[in-house]
Amino acid sequence: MEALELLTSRVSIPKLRAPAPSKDVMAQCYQAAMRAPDHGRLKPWRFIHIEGDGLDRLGQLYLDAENFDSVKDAGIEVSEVRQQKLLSMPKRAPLIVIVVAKVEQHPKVPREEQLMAAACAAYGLSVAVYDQGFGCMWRTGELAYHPLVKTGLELEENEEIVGYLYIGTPDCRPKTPKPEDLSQFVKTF
Ligand SMILES: Cc1cc2nc3c(=O)[nH]c(=O)nc-3n(C[C@H](O)[C@H](O)[C@H](O)COP(=O)(O)O)c2cc1C
Repeated sequence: MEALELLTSRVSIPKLRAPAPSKDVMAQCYQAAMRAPDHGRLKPWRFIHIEGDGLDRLGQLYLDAENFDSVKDAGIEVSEVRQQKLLSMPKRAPLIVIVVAKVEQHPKVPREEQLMAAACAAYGLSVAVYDQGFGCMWRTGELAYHPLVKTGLELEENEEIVGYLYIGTPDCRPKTPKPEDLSQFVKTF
């Protein structure tokens, strides 16, 4: 696909199924993500690639995190229905890539810029996946910021989850984005 067409037609795909992109395709997509703009060449990001059993373990982490909060706040574990929902949440796609920002102290590159660079890497990965004929949906939610989830994923103190990229084969018809009214977004100074 031409680059401009790719960028203007990209949409999130909320319903995804197997197969996930192959290892080779993902290697190319990760390479594309690594070309994110990056002040200071810090490459302040990394990727956690999760398929198969890893998705089950991620669901268990979600459940442990919510149970911890529920017991602390209300003295009871979450309902059976909620348990099943949490366990199955990562199964919404055959592959999840967690994009992690690694923020370091730097005299010229503040935390915000490092987070922005990591978000650019996440976007780059999502666009590359789309280019290869697969779908992607960037999600966060409370479970992206929960300390137990971060510990369970072995994140360091200086690391943060920028997004869960759900990736797979589209299982719904993609939206067709309409051109935007640029006068609302672009002003000449
Ligand atoms: C940082 C970030 C976090 C997001 N978190 C969620 C989320 O938790 N749940 C969700 O439904 N969409 C989330 N989104 C939005 C979707 O990824 C998507 O962009 C949105 O549904 C609009 O669809 P589109 O990308 O096709 O325009 C998030 C987007 C970003 C950039």
